[in-house]
Amino acid sequence: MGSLTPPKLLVVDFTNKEVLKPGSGSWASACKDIRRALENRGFFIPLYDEVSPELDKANFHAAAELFDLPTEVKAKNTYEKPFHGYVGQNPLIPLHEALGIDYATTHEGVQSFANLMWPKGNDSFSEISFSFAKTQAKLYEMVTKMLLESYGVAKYSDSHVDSTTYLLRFPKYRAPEMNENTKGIASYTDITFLTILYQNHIPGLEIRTRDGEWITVHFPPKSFVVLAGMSARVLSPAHKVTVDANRKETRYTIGLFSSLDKIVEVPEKLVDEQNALQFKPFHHQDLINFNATNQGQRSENMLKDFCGV
Ligand SMILES: O=C(O)CCC(=O)C(=O)O
Ligand SMILES: [Fe+2]
Repeated sequence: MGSLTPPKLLVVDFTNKEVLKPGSGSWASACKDIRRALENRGFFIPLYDEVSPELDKANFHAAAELFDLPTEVKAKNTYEKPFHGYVGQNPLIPLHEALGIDYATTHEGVQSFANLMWPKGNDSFSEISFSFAKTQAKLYEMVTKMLLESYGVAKYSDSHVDSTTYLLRFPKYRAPEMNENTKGIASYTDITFLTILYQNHIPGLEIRTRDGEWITVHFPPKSFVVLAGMSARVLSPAHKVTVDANRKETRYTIGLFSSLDKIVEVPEKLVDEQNALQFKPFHHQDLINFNATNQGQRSENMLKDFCGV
């Protein structure tokens, strides 16, 4: 198994204010870099300094507090949408649990989650989660705009962002006991448009490259990973989590998963002789439901199986 460390990974420096100025040379070259990385590797590492050491600490403290709740309380975290709520207690992957807050960039979304988990709500948890979801969403919106710009379809950015809703998900992987299997989660692809992940200091994320090699992504603690979902022509990479048998601490990840609350269709401009139309228009929610069916779970190419032309 290979392993890539930051200098070889594609890093896009959002701390450089020039990169954030649409129309500047740095912006244009960052747009191209993002597109190339997402098409070829399916992910990149944004340098994004919006998370203070206090917020970083508070985030993982909040995550730990959440998972310390009794299982029957965590099990109340359910949504009609599949895989949005609590998962855990699965004997095939006993290290793993996850909870999710849908509509996490709204006060109502976060409050109703906190009220479900704690009898009197939990103001500090709500504040931290809301603020972190907003931080991740800001990054998501920037990257989406840049990606659409690089495909020459920037005019769809605003409507795309306006119809995006966000699930803030907290995956957790406890340290394995002696001789216990180190599998965190099995390989799969995300059915978001893009996913933004933030991890604590315990690594474990592995991503499959185009040529089938699995690489462990050692992204620096306190940095993000942007992972391609089902967006335009990019590679939506299979990924999984394997924890290191020798590490004795828990891995926490905080992920922002986007859904589009509308019919998704490929802009005409992206269809030409070299790039034939591959997907019929679909509603994102129907794709999320399909993913949870047996056929969806077995699928090697979800979008093709669901709405391929
Ligand atoms: O924990 C991780 O690094 C990966 C989590 C993930 O990919 C997911 O929950 O979809
Ligand atoms: Fe994922």
